[in-house]
Amino acid sequence: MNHTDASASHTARTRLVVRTEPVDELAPLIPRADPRQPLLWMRRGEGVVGLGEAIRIETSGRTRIEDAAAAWRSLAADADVDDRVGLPGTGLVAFGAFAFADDSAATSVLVVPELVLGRREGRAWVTRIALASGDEGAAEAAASVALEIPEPSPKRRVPRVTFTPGAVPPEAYEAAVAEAVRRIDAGELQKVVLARQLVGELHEEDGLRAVINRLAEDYPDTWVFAVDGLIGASPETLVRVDHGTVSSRVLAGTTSRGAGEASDRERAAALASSAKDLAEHALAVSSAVNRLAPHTARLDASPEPFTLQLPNLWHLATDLKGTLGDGSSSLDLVQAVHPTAAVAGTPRRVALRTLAELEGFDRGRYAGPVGWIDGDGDGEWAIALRCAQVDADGTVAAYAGCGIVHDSVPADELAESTIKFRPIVEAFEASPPSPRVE
Ligand SMILES: C=C(O[C@@H]1C=C(C(=O)O)C=C[C@H]1O)C(=O)O
Repeated sequence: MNHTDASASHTARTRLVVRTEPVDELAPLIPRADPRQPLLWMRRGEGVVGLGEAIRIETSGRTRIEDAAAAWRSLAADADVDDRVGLPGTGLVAFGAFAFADDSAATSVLVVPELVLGRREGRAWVTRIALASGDEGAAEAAASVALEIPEPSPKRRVPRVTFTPGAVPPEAYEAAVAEAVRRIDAGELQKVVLARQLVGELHEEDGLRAVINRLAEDYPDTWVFAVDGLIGASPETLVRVDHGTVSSRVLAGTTSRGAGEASDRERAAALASSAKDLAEHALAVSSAVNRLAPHTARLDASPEPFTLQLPNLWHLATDLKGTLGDGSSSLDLVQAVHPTAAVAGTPRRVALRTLAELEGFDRGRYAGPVGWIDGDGDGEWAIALRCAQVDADGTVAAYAGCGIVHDSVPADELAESTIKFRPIVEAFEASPPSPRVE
């Protein structure tokens, strides 16, 4: 594995050789992922899986995103790319996951795999990426990628993880929400997002693929991701850039699904007319719009928030769509928008201080940007929600949070966070009597 700090300059000799070719078919993608260190980005059966590691860029601290963006720009500028497919995700790509907070102990990473398997718009491809050393020729370097396209692996059971409250037990979470409401009522801030953590132990280190498969089966309309131990299924698109178009999906405002069809529809209608949720949502939309506006030539928001249905809940959603105005890469835009009011609060600085004081743990990469970037800077980034970080020692930490505004009720927010934990908690649970298999 090759490893670089963004601060350590790439020598002129760090040159990636990238070859993308079409192949007949790669479905299903997930069973071809690395079971121990899966690298994956998928939605509705399409996306990219990475195998091996050609190079990784690690950053930390306040400038973690801009340092990664700069390192990526120079690495991409020097790359020798032959892309015979030309779709989003072909050619040079890196998978990335960034810490939420400036002072997090978690590192932020961009990982360039040696082999990328992709599917999009009914087409499939393979990309081989090699780090050319010294004056080695491109052909020699490309030929040095020894990884073969893996066959889909046999089915496995989902490894069972039992979660328990981590640093913040439910009562402490409710107390933190009550304190946040007090500070909001005192005029210190308008909104703060407070999260909880659940922890567990994973004993089968090669079982993550089955967990990811379960997330993708149960939540097909979300971004299912696995990057450096961070796995999850996020419904929230932080930013996408594709040939000069920019898009984003802002979510804020949540209610559970109803038991029957009529009650489900009623819940969605109540959410769409709830003053509390609409106010919370408006703060998230205006923060995203204000942060993207300087980088876009045009930016339109869907006129009214719409209700987005997921298997476990309803969200209020607004889609933003526009055109890039200044040649920013997708990571430059991630830097501009992170952290949005959907996961931090308003005003941002006070909200960040408040959540750091009240939450009681380091968020790590939860609520941080997760996604991929290509050699032209295009890419797809989600907010890492409905997710867990699986560490090398088998520790699994899952996270879920809620936007707190002046009329938030602690018990309701606790219940909402429990619903938001469902995707990740259930993905680690075999469902008797016939355990889910990959
Ligand atoms: C913070 C989370 O979700 C965010 C908070 C929401 C809310 O408070 O209504 C809705 C969607 C997300 O933007 C989470 O899932 O952990």
